[in-house]
Amino acid sequence: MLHKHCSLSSCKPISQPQKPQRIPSVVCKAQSGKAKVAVLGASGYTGAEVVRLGALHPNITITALTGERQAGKAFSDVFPHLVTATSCPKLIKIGDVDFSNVDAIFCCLPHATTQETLKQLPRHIKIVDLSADFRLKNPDTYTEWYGNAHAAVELQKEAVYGLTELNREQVKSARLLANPGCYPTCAQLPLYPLIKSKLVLPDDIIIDAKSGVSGAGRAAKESTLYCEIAEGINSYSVGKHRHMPEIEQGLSEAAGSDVKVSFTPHLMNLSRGMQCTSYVKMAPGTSVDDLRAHLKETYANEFFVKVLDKGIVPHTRHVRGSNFAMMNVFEVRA
Ligand SMILES: NC(=O)C1=CN([C@@H]2O[C@H](COP(=O)(O)OP(=O)(O)OC[C@H]3O[C@@H](n4cnc5c(N)ncnc54)[C@H](OP(=O)(O)O)[C@@H]3O)[C@@H](O)[C@H]2O)C=CC1
Ligand SMILES: CC(=O)N[C@@H](CCC(=O)OP(=O)(O)O)C(=O)O
Repeated sequence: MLHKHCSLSSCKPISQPQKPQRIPSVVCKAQSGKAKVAVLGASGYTGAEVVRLGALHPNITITALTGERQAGKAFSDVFPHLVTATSCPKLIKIGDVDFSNVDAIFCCLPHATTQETLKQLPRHIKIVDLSADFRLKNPDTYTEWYGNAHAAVELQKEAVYGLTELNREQVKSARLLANPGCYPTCAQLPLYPLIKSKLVLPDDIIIDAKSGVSGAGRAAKESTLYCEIAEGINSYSVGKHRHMPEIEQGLSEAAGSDVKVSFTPHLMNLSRGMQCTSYVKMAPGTSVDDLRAHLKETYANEFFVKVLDKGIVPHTRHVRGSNFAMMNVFEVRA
């Protein structure tokens, strides 16, 4: 059978730091009055973004910020562009945080560091984890892709995948939220509803995604030095990027059957932003207008997701510095 092909173009901002960091209701309503929030890893890119949003949030008081190398410094000395966050406490080590005075934490630590840290926390604390440690539901899949046995399997079982627009009810009641990866967010926002509604076929999906450099975090690495990145673009982790099983986990849930994708990430000469073009086969009898209409209906009440009008191409500069994700659908082969 000959299927029509279409491409789904989506973009979202990522760090310096960035990722759609809404403050979930699970945290905002943790207590009557303001929730007392600690940000672990506040001296990194995602941590800084959480502080930027949290410091202005009416339902949050930031009671602790942690850093490792930067511990002891004022937050505004580490991120001078956030100098207005004057009420923020200075950065301390995780071991010095008084967790009895904390209702919720945003955990912005490197992968694996997170598991050891979170399993020691008191149970009254609600957690939004930005690392990849609790996203994969199957511990064997985690080990296969991350190379180590999971150190907090019990916590992994209770974690809820925090792609809010697709999982809002579970997010509301979660104690531990696993925030999705950057590429899985960009890929799943358009693909999940279309696969679930059977408007596109769940096979032969190609996801071609491009990321800004801040997605790699603030710590120095040879691969993100200026001379390695400037004036060029490169694919990386081809056929073996750890976000592949995360995307497949979500899309398989949408399809109700095992979905495999071809996914290639690229590193761009951008500090922040992400662009993702996914190629899918449309179900017989559907048109790109049907797909766009379905996405518009799905996200009609979602403030941070914009489904663009026919013909308009999303661009990273349209979402830069914001929480928005934009998308559109185009027919690429009849
Ligand atoms: N960058 C992005 O766009 C996204 C990143 N993520 C994930 O979020 C997490 C944080 O990423 P990102 O902000 O980019 O990372 P960064 O490297 O920018 O920041 C890491 C933070 O963790 C602290 N830290 C590092 N090692 C330790 C340790 N052994 N013990 C305690 N604290 C430590 C660092 O402190 P210090 O600098 O003071 O040493 C810093 O505050 C990662 O798991 C990442 O994969 C998720 C979505 C998007
Ligand atoms: C450019 C770059 O290096 N990107 C990171 C993904 C960053 C991200 O948001 O995902 P995690 O939360 O899973 O780290 C990578 O490819 O590993």
